[in-house]
Amino acid sequence: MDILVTGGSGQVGLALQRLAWPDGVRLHAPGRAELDLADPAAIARYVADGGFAAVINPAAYTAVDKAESDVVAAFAVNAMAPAALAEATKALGIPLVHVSTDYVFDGSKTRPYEVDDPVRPISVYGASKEAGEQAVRVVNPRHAILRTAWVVGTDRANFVKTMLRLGAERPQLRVVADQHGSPTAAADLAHALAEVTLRLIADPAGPTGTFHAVNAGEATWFDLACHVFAVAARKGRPVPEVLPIETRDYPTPARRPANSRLSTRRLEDAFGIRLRPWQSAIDDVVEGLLRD
Ligand SMILES: NC(=O)C1=CN([C@@H]2O[C@H](COP(=O)(O)OP(=O)(O)OC[C@H]3O[C@@H](n4cnc5c(N)ncnc54)[C@H](OP(=O)(O)O)[C@@H]3O)[C@@H](O)[C@H]2O)C=CC1
Ligand SMILES: Cc1cn([C@H]2C[C@H](O)[C@@H](COP(=O)(O)OP(=O)(O)O[C@H]3O[C@@H](C)C(=O)[C@@H](O)[C@H]3O)O2)c(=O)[nH]c1=O
Ligand SMILES: [Mg+2]
Repeated sequence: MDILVTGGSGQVGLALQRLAWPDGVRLHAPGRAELDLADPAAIARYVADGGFAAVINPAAYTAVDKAESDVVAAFAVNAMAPAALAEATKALGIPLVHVSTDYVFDGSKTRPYEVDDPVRPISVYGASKEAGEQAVRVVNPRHAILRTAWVVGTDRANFVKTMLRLGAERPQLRVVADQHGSPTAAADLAHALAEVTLRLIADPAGPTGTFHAVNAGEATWFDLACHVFAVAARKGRPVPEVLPIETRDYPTPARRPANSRLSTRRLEDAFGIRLRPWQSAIDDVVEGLLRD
């Protein structure tokens, strides 16, 4: 059984390829040179000719600040590519498992967001991801959209790697303490994506729709940074002083939601999947990074 994974060089794409899949499952993870996701006709051909049982789409334009001034490119990968994948998978009657983001929400809610809460993106990245969700939802009924958040792992650029790098260079870091979210390890998300994909393939009458998939618990970026350095300190690494600051004291091109905590209730109810607390997941990520 062949499964197409887009974005195979990304955090989540790599984590998917490291999983132990059941015997008989073959992942295909074409790189940008083989499949350019900014080219919808290429996507249509690749899926039509591939003989896939399902498609998993973790590829995205993820540079949140850069997207503010690179709107067309962000929408090409985050909105048009999912639209093309939805059309191509629908034509074959196969499931599309798509990955989206907490940044579709505006952050004004004071409790964790449920799947059906209204979306209102406040950044270009968030808007482009929302458009991608809509295309998937309306085109291929055999879909699962997993919204995740604050994804970190041992690959690529991410907040944890940035903290460890800056922490080794500077005596003091200033980190925002008024944005609340759901830190998530790429490896844990990959497990959830794999389970959902196999279920959709095996059970055409099974659950479909939109779900939140994040590690349990909640944190601010400041909390996350403190946790990272607590692990680093246990491993005997030098750690900086970490100061909590407000968003207004860390200006960025893109606005970010003040609250984007995601409730995972629906994923648990539909698939029986619950990701472990983020602290344990981050311990594994930091220990992995400090081993390298
Ligand atoms: N990172 C995060 O904090 C969060 C991510 N998400 C979502 O999770 C998913 C996975 O994110 P993550 O793994 O971190 O992303 P990464 O930035 O690590 O990886 C993105 C992947 O998409 C590929 N890609 C981008 N543009 C193209 C293109 N034009 N053609 C082909 N491939 C392309 C990249 O390829 P290349 O190596 O060539 O650049 C890379 O493999 C995304 O849908 C993202 O929106 C949701 C919430 C949080
Ligand atoms: C480096 C740094 C960042 N920050 C702040 C800026 C920002 O508010 C927050 C996180 O910064 P980052 O740029 O790492 O994270 P950001 O790019 O906002 O991460 C987002 O990526 C996309 C793809 C998603 O879908 C989201 O779920 C989310 O993970 O930390 C500090 O306060 N101090 C610092 O030294
Ligand atoms: Mg970023």
